[in-house]
Amino acid sequence: MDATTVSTTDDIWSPSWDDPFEPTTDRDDEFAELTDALRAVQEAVTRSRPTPDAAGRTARTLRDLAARLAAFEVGEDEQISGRRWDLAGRGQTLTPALHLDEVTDNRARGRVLVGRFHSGRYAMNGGVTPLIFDEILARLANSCGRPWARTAYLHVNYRAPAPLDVELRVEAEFAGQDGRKRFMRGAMHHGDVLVADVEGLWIELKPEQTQNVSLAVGRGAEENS
Ligand SMILES: CCCCCCCCCCCCCCCC(=O)SCCNC(=O)CCNC(=O)[C@H](O)C(C)(C)COP(=O)(O)OP(=O)(O)OC[C@H]1O[C@@H](n2cnc3c(N)ncnc32)[C@H](O)[C@@H]1OP(=O)(O)O
Repeated sequence: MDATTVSTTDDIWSPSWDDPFEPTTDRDDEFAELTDALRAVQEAVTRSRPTPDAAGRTARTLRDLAARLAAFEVGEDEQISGRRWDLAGRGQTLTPALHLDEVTDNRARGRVLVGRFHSGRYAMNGGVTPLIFDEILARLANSCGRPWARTAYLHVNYRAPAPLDVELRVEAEFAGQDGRKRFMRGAMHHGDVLVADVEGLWIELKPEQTQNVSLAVGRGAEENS
């Protein structure tokens, strides 16, 4: 397939910023497959010890794939990656794929499994824990038509090493609001073991803070005025 055979990506997947929070589903379309394949490559590269020849051939193949996708490049507001709210992982591969099982106005519950790509050493990398918390807390903070808000801080407590290749439970809670400040809480468990917990602050954006953020147009700025 080349660039001329596809009209626009929006015709196919219609990503929008309407509501960044809905339970994820096990969708199985081509973009979901593409993201899953990329995750598989990240994991395989991390786990491997290829010969120089195999590494070189693989690198050429990956560069060739990047060049082919460059034919479909669009601006950030048009891209699909990161905006597929229906998919675990939103169609991006920076943050581990978070499956959201239950979502209410002020609570969310999900599951995540982390492989060696996100490993520190035989346990989840300490920088990945905030990524997962930011993912679930930010989506809850910005759901249900609430005006857009950005993370001001995330205070993470690491209570126990987070094991790899097993399912971890993640919970988020909307703890309260004070003016533009939204207070969020979260926790991560492996079985009965508390792996980490977090307190986060989100600040509702003022209209002038949304000027270069086209996703906020029509929601935060208007409701906030
Ligand atoms: C565009 C929207 C994106 C939405 C996304 C979609 C959702 C789907 C998510 C998918 C998952 C990935 C989501 C990634 C989401 C990010 O990662 S956002 C990126 C990371 N965050 C940032 O880049 C924010 C950078 N910081 C800023 O832009 C500004 O500092 C802020 C946060 C907007 C606040 O600035 P400000 O509006 O000038 O705040 P200001 O008026 O000084 O303070 C307001 C109040 O907050 C308090 N405050 C402010 N900062 C702090 C702080 N750090 N500590 C304590 N108190 C503070 C002030 O003391 C003040 O309190 P009061 O006096 O009212 O009691």
